[in-house]
Amino acid sequence: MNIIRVSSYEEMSIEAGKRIAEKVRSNPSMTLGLATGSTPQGVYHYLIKDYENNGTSYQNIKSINLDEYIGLQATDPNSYHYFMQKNLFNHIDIASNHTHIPNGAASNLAEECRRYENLINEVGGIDLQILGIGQNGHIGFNEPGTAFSSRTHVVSLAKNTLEANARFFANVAEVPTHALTMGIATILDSKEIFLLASGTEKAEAVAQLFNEGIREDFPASALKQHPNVTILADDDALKYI
Ligand SMILES: O=P(O)(O)OC[C@H]1O[C@](O)(CO)[C@@H](O)[C@@H]1O
Repeated sequence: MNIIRVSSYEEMSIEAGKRIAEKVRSNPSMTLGLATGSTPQGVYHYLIKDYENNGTSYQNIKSINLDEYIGLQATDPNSYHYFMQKNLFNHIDIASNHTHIPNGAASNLAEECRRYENLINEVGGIDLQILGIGQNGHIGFNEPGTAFSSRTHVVSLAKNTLEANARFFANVAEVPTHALTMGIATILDSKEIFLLASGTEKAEAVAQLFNEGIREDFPASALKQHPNVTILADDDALKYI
C-alpha cells in the first residue's frame, strides 16, 4: 500500500482529485468506481472545478458506485443516487446511461445483486475504485465479519454505522437498516484503489489497518491483498501512525 500523507481534508481532496482527473484525461473511456459519504465530497468538488476550468471530459467515462440504502427511491435526498447527482453527475458531462448505482428500491434484491455484478463484468471491470473507510473498518457497506470472497450482496448495517450516518437523517431511527453493497471480492477486482481518510474519527481505523493483520472482522484489511492501493490521508487520520 502506498501512502500519501497530507495536512488537511482540503489537501487530501486536491491530491486525490488531481490524480483522478489525470487518469480520466489519459484514459477517457475508463470506468471509475465511486463512493459516497462525507469523505469524497471534496474530491468531487475538485473534479467539478477541474471540469469547468480545464475541460476534462467524462463523456465516455463510466461510473459504478459502491452501494445504496435499501428502501430509498432514487429521488430521496438521502439516497446515494441523489447524493451522486447533487455532488457530481449534475455538474459534469457524464452520460446518464453511463452512471450506475445499485437499485435499493428493486423488488427482487437477489436479482439486483446479480445484475450489478454482471454489469461490472460487462463494462470490463473497474479501473480505479475510490473508497472511504468506516470507523469500524467497513469499505463500501461491508461490515466487520463480511467474507472476503463476497460479491454484491444485501447487508444489515452495524449499530455504529447507523449512528455514524444518522447525521444525514432526522434521527437514527430514520436511517435504513439495510443496504446493497459491492462485496469485498468485487472491490478487490478493481485494477487500482484509492482509499481516502480524513479526521481524528478515522484515526483508530487507519491505525488498525496499518498495525494489524488481515482479518475478516476488519474489512479494510482485505486491501492489503491488493497490489495497487494508495491511501490518501490527512495528519488527523494518521495521528497514530
Ligand atoms: O465518508 P464517511 O461519511 O465517513 O463514510 C465512510 C464510508 O461509509 C460509507 O458511507 C458507506 O457507504 C462509504 O461510502 C464511505 O466511504
